[in-house]
Amino acid sequence: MTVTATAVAKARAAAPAKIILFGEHFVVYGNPAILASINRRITVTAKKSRDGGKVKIKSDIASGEFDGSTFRLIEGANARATLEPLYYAARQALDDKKQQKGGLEIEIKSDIPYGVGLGSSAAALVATIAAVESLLGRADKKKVCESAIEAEKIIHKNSSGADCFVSTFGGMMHYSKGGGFKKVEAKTKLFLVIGDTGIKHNTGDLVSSVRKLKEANQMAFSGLMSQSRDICNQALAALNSGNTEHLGMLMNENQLLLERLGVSHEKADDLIDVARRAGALGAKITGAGGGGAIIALAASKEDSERIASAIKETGQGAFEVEIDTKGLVLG
Ligand SMILES: Nc1ncnc2c1ncn2[C@@H]1O[C@H](COP(=O)(O)OP(=O)(O)OP(=O)(O)O)[C@@H](O)[C@H]1O
Ligand SMILES: C[C@@](O)(CCO)CC(=O)[O-]
Repeated sequence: MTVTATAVAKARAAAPAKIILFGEHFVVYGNPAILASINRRITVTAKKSRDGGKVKIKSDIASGEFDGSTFRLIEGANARATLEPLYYAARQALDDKKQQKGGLEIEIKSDIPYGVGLGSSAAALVATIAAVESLLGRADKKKVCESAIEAEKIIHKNSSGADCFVSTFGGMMHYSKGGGFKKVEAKTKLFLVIGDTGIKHNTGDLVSSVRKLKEANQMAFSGLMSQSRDICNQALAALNSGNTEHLGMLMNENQLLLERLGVSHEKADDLIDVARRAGALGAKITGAGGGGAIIALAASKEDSERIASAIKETGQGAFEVEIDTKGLVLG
């Protein structure tokens, strides 16, 4: 490939997964949420290709090529639906950089289980947009985040933007749609374990089911909103004072609210139960629910190892996670 003085032949970006500690679903309607990026990432490499206008996307779950409105399958079930948001995001970045006729090759490598509430869609979008923007000039984090939120609306049109914010800016944060984000510093280290039910969800369907519930019973929903807000405020105080026992209790209370929304799942309930019996201070689903992943808080490293082992003994996946502080990383 010919490289001009200013053109970059290849650009890379990596964006992290996330956990929602408090407030998922309620955040869609303007409530606060507390969430954090974690040490699992999607890495995207973008290259210019000579095939003008074509965007080829190769990932570990699907591969295909978009040429305007046509799609050519390379491999993977449901590849078009899987890759469409990423294609849209890459096209948007090409348009923004006035390179409408440009061709791209995008390669995605992920260590984030997808469709289980760990924000794989946000991480894939943030990393794709950042890689393409870096390839064509300079990537600006604020702009990358805004474009990723727009693209995520293809996956579910009422996205709160929380996942894209935390994947871009990293760390633990208090987020609301109207108020943006504020970084949260936990006074003590949090020992966290993820348990994966292995049941993939559709975030859009779950968000719609909550909307229906809200429309059918506004009064009850506003009561749940107010309880969720209160839990978030108390959680912020518990994080600031390092009271992890209270934090765990609040996670259990948050889980009760999610059960009332109907977004938990029998298998998630079982894993939550296993985690609590193994000594978790608190446990709940994380993200959209409907199966997906659960998160458990432990008092120590020893406890988190025991909780992860107890979940694995049931035949399900489990891993300990660290909070990531970097967010989107370029290069
Ligand atoms: N490795 C990957 N390769 C390509 N696309 C991916 C990959 N991982 C995730 N995606 C994108 O993310 C979508 C899954 O998003 P979905 O919202 O269902 O799950 P999630 O982001 O893991 O969960 P949540 O939004 O609840 O945190 C896929 O359809 C695809 O568009
Ligand atoms: C369920 C939800 O609250 C979190 C999904 O990770 C949806 C959103 O915030 O857009």
